[in-house]
Amino acid sequence: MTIRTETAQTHLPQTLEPRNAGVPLDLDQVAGVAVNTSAVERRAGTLPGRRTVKKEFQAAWLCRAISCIDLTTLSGDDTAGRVARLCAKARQPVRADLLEALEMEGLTVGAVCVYHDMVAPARRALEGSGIPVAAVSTGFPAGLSPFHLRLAEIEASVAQGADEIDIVISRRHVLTGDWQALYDEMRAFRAACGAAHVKAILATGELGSLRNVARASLVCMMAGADFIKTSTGKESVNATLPVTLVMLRAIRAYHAATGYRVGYKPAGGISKAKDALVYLSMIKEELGDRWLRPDLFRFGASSLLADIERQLEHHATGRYSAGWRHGLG
Ligand SMILES: O=C[C@H](O)COP(=O)(O)O
Repeated sequence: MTIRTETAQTHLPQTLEPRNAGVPLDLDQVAGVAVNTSAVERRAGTLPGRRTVKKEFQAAWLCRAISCIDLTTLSGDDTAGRVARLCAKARQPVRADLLEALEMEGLTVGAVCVYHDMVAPARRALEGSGIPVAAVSTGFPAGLSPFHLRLAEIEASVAQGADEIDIVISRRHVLTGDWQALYDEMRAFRAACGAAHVKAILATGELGSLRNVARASLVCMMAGADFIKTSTGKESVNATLPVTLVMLRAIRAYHAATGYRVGYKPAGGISKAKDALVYLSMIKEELGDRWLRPDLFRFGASSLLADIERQLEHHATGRYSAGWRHGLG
């Protein structure tokens, strides 16, 4: 089966955009951020029913989604063995015969995402693959450990070979409107990361309002975050479409103002191929094709890959489920 689309090329270079150097904090600009919540929710509500992804291109889009997954395990019972198996899956995310049928050889995920203690086993298991290791550091998921320990954890993860660090912000800085404190914290994390790229996890489900999400996004980008990420996956509300719209528009505005492209990572609870396609459509519509690559877009997900693999099997064998015909075809 041949995938007829220019988006079929999915084995993309894993190098990230040049780092976001950040800009001075402008408190007036932060205070001026406004979000029309009902308009955002209305627009988000229309997204799942849109037809941006045509049926004949779905397999290529699903492979693109795979290339953008931060394949994640963040469990208390993680072991080196589990991480090694995850890394084997990262190297070859889809069965070889299926990839051959879809003409998608060479496909890998975007990165593997683990706790600090699992960085070294992940590094070993991914040797020679070019797949980056991302570490959740800074007292993930609450980010409430002593500040010097959070910085030390970043430095330790980088020393163990992490290419990317997913930091968690202090939600209290947002909830109390202390933008200077959030900026200073993010700048310190940025500096501790050294050459590693840094993703700022906002934990949007705990920020109280979409306006706070927009302001926190802006402040973290000003302080030099390379990516902004919705959630740890451990909050009671994780990635949502309204939050995504707000964060994508903040990225667009920051790019227009500074020329820096900041990446986006929705994370937590994204486990269906259909949902992944909605996110990709949104990125395409709000930011354009340049953001549809792993250097500027990632899914933080532990179980999405399994569903995408199932759907690719349907494509390869020509069997489509009713769910796929309905609404997406
Ligand atoms: O950053 C990634 C998330 O923790 C993964 O969440 P998930 O297990 O709901 O896919």
